[in-house]
Amino acid sequence: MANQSQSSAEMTYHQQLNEKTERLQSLLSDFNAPEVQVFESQETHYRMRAEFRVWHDGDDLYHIMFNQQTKEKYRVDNFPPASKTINDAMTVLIETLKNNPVLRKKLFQIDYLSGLSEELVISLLYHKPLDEQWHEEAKKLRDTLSKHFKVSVIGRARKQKSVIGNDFIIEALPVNGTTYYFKHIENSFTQPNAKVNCKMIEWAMAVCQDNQRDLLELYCGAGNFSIPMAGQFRHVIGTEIAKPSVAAAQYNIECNNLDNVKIVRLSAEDFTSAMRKERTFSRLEGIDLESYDFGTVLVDPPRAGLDDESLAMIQDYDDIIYISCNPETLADNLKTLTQTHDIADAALFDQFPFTHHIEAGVRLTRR
Ligand SMILES: C[S@@+](CC[C@H](N)C(=O)[O-])C[C@H]1O[C@@H](n2cnc3c(N)ncnc32)[C@H](O)[C@@H]1O
Repeated sequence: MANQSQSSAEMTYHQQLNEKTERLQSLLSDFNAPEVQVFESQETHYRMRAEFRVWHDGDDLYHIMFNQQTKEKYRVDNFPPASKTINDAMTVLIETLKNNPVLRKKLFQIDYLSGLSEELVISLLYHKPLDEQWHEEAKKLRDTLSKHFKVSVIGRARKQKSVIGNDFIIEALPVNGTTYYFKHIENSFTQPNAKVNCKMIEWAMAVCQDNQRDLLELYCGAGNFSIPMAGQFRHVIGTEIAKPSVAAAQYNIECNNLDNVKIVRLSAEDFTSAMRKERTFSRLEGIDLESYDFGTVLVDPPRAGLDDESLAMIQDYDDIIYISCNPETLADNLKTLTQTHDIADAALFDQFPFTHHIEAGVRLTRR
């Protein structure tokens, strides 16, 4: 019986993955793309983050989620998509909170951030100000949880953020046999599916040959690609708009002992106008863009894809690696990029199993 239900779950996963692959292949077929390479996810424990609402039911207290179709709430005692660390913490946390009137009062949401490193940040969200008594109890909670996990606790309320420990985890990602360390900050963007993320970085490394030229990365976050890829290039410049991600990227550069990577806090649009010498930026002081010999550009934009100027700018480079979480905007951008470049490689990374969301990668080479 157990086997039967396991194999039908597997079929469902693979059926959906096949459907996604066909959808992506068909979108890319307009651009003469080669066969899409597919990188599967695990079927459980693949998500490094999870957020739950909290339900107060008399003396009882539990995590809840909402059915997306019916909008009805349902109780969640364990959550197989989330990492084992999160699942283990859910049980211990709820038992502790249930019996603590100070910590449970007006608690409405619990967010978990974990990593393959098994570090954990738990954020407790409240509809009340957090006072001294709350702090005392939250410290004791962290002490209790610390017997099981390397954990920090964050309290959030209107205009308040109280950190007991750190507001980040240090993630350890194995990529091509080397472990890279990343600061992942609570409430900042990080790839949700760590193991598929490693496959995605390995794919990007495999499709760009080692070379003595330089890499430009737009939308680089905390250096998820730049840092492991630095060994393949002479110099790397990454740009990113979010301040906490840029600060994390600086930490990650040091932590991984790299001396050929620079991350600059600029929007893709502003960096594009700096490259075109239309504007100068104090944040680029000390960086002589003319001294770089960018042969490859990697972009990983948000769902909206690339703006027209950045799109035109990246066409100046021989190799373009485009990572996308929205195949529709990818296809739209490819209408422009394929006027000058051909698609040499295409891939689907199943970051979001059991959903219709597709994460895609395309490498283009100049004709
Ligand atoms: C899909 S995430 C990718 C981040 C990174 N490549 C990674 O793998 O973790 C997109 C990133 O683009 C950043 N971003 C959004 N709009 C931007 C803009 N106009 N210019 C530069 N970065 C931007 C976001 O803060 C986010 O970190």
